[in-house]
Amino acid sequence: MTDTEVLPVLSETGAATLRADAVSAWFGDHKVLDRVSLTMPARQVTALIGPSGCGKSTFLRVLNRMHELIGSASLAGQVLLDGEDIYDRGRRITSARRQIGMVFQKPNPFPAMSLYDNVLAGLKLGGIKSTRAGRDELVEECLTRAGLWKEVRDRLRQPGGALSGGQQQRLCIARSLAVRPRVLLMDEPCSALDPTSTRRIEETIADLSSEVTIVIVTHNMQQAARVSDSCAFFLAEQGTPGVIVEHGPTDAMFSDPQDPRTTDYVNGRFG
Ligand SMILES: Nc1ncnc2c1ncn2[C@@H]1O[C@H](COP(=O)(O)OP(=O)(O)OP(=O)(O)O)[C@@H](O)[C@H]1O
Repeated sequence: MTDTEVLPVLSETGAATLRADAVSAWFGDHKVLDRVSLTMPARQVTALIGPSGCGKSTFLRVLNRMHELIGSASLAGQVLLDGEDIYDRGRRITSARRQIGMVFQKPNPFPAMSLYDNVLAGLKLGGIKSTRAGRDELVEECLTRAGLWKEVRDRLRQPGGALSGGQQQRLCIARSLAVRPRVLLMDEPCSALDPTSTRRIEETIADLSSEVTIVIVTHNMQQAARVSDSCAFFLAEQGTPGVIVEHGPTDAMFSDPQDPRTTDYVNGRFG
């Protein structure tokens, strides 16, 4: 980067409530979600749980307009960010993706790019000029919030690919934070990591949750219980599209589920 660069204009910041209202999704004529409604409150962690293939990742992609990148994909329903429809015709797709960030299952930093530039990689959306000092500050802030600063502060010019898997995932979280998202979507962010790195990411999630709304897909019930405030249990039975069977506070979902299918799933009896 040169000395004066462009940082994005940030008109709206701060954690926002995300609400899905009667969301259905298709790939071609295969319907994979049927009228799914869910409120994901600001400054809370919502976990999406359920067996493989029930539509959790598809639902996550609908929440930040990534679903429409797939050629055969279509959808119905609304997604509201603090009450505003992210699919409204007047809204830019880049605005939704900036405000609603995504961290993927497999850490995907730019391997040859420095750690410093990796953090700033999402900032090319245009906006206000920044100085070198402003960028330094942002890099430090985002790496600190992602729980990685102390480990990498002396080697910011090393390539992203030189980090361990868990560090790479925290670098990806730092990169997501740099554009100041209001919601962070995480699709099984620990499934490629060892238990120690997993714990570290879980601590990061706990630290971030006071500032940004988090929605996490996880297959790990202990993890859902540890990190989330509320849970939604998805299920697609016998070739039917995925629905939410039950949702509510995580404690209640695990200790006193209302639906016998939830009881079976959270106790590991299927899926
Ligand atoms: N790009 C795609 N094209 C066609 N069908 C797809 C595509 N992605 C997902 N599907 C189908 O949509 C359904 C839901 O898949 P999805 O990945 O959302 O489920 P999931 O609950 O996240 O599964 P997992 O836990 O295994 O990741 C499945 O039947 C899947 O085969």
